[in-house]
Amino acid sequence: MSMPTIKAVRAFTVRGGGADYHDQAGGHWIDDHIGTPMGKYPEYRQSRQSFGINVLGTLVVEIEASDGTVGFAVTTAGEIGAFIVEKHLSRFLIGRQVTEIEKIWDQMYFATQYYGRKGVVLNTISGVDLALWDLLAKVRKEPVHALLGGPVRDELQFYATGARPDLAKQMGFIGGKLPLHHVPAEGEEGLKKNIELLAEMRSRCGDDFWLMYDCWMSLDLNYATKLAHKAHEYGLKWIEEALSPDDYWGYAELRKNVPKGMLVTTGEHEATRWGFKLLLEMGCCDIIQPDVGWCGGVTELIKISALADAHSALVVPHGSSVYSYHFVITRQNSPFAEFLMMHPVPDQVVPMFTPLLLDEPVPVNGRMKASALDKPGFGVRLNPEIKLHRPYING
Ligand SMILES: C[C@H](O)[C@H](O)CC(=O)C(=O)O
Ligand SMILES: [Mg+2]
Repeated sequence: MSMPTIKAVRAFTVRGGGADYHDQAGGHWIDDHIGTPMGKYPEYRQSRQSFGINVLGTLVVEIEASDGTVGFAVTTAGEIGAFIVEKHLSRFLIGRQVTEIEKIWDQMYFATQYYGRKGVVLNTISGVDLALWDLLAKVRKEPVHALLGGPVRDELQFYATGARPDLAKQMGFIGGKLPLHHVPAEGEEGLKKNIELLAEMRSRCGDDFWLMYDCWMSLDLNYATKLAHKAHEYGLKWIEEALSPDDYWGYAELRKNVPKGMLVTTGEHEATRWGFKLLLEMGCCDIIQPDVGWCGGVTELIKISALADAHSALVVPHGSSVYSYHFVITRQNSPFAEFLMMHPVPDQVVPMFTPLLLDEPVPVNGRMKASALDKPGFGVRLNPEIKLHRPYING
């Protein structure tokens, strides 16, 4: 069967929400004194935007095939990503068959290895890879999950990440992940406040609701160990991304230090099979949380997930909306998914990449039927009302 070839590759940037979900207007819960590695500097404590959490913005990658089919994907990489796609990666795409995903991934990774390996380059490669899967699935008139082996369950179950687990419980989610607000530099007083908030949410949510703390790389081993033991009293299910993503040794220690039954999770800022191999082989965590828009795309997530399965670790991808839903529904070792609450309060469910995408499915009563993912490709469209900017042109 002859397959269409790739005729054009276009990279756009967008500001204000979308895949760069930290790029929100003021007053949003996601930028309200959340603990970060920059929290040691008081002037960067109140707002993550103050140190530049939203400088990248969203990258949109569009790939057009010779039969006119267009695949696209969005990720966090902005103008730097657009440069990499247009000036470097497009050469590995133009003229290729739409089925050549594995070879294209290999060439993109090894051609950028001298300046890439992780971070924004891998975000960019992920964006191209996801656009290729969207394109191939559309050419085949199938959802991406069908290309990945098909659903292993009838529906997805979600926990919610946001400032109000109590409201998430009312909305039908199975758990709520709170952002940790105070860092070690805020001393005993900060630690007390961190525990008080958890205690308050536990009393509002009751004993059976999962509560987790997302520490966004802000702690040291000693503080994380102390927090875990104090939080155990309030039934903390897991402690997430407590340490720097480079501190594999610290994670391995933390996993030994936490109270029995508490899970250690990490990996949203990790990339590729080689990064996750370190986390898994060093026994750093119980659950890995690759972001499919950052870790290398679906092509790499397949490998990461197989590696995790062999280490008896669960894979619960970070955020990433439809790009993760199509994967999670096909994997036994991904029993539930994350839903990032993008409403500013957040007292209602809004699509995670709003306002950039149309037809983006959302959980209803904390669940999503597999049939909500049955449209060709990833099943989403770009909102034509959102202005795209193309800063570079390949060739
Ligand atoms: C809430 C966290 O600080 C971050 O914004 C999102 C995240 O790490 C997660 O969803 O996990
Ligand atoms: Mg996280």
